[in-house]
Amino acid sequence: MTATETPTVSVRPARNSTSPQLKVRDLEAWYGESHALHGVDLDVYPGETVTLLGRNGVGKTTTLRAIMGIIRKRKGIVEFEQNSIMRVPLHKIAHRGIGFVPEERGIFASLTVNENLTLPPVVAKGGMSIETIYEIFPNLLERRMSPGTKLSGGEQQMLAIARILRTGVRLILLDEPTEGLAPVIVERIGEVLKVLKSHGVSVLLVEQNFRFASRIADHFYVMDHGQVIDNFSVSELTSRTETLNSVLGV
Ligand SMILES: Nc1ncnc2c1ncn2[C@@H]1O[C@H](COP(=O)(O)OP(=O)(O)OP(=O)(O)O)[C@@H](O)[C@H]1O
Repeated sequence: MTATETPTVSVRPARNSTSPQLKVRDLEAWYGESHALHGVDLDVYPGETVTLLGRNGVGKTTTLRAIMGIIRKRKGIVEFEQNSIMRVPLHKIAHRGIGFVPEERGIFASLTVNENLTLPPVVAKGGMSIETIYEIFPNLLERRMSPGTKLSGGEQQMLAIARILRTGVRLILLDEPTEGLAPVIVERIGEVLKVLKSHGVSVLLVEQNFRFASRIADHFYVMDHGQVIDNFSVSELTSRTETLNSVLGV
């Protein structure tokens, strides 16, 4: 290395050096009598961005919903920071430090951006201030008095992520944040996820947009038929291209 070259510093969290922040083992879930998850195993390490990949209907959203306890008919192991959350009621999950941004985003149409932002209670220490959030999302600052109905899809997605950051969560489960968004907005969501990473927030992401996911994720899990069938780090991505092509059709 010459004097002008700077060494590359990896910000990727080391998987072996710490305990997983989220540990999921043999997670099964049902919609009524319909068995949707057949034993999902995955880990999210502190500060990681982890992406769940898979074709439509393989159980990615169901995995997030089962981790949160939105789906009550479930069994297996779900531990967050070494404590089981299987018996924690849904309304208490945020207090443990986990936030969920569903695909439908859940923005209150009649409330302004600022009201939407301040509505969820702060439930854990370390939440971002409104000022910091507006620094990260300057577009939301500009639109702070606009009602939810007037926001574009991209603005709604950013608001949905932003309001969770205020609550102090340390892990965000994010369901298809780029769906239906223009490429320039997708790019912006990617930047936001990098900012979250720099703040130490871990993300478990469900994403159909493989190119987007490949730029931001540290680790990948591939699902099929309600199970994880493969997992690999971003450094192994190139060598997995063939498998991914056949499983995902990317
Ligand atoms: N509310 C529901 N009631 C009954 N079955 C459901 C429900 N939601 C999903 N399913 C079924 O559970 C299975 C897994 O669906 P899930 O939405 O988790 O898949 P996914 O991988 O997230 O795909 P997609 O990208 O299409 O959402 C599918 O067979 C789906 O039809």
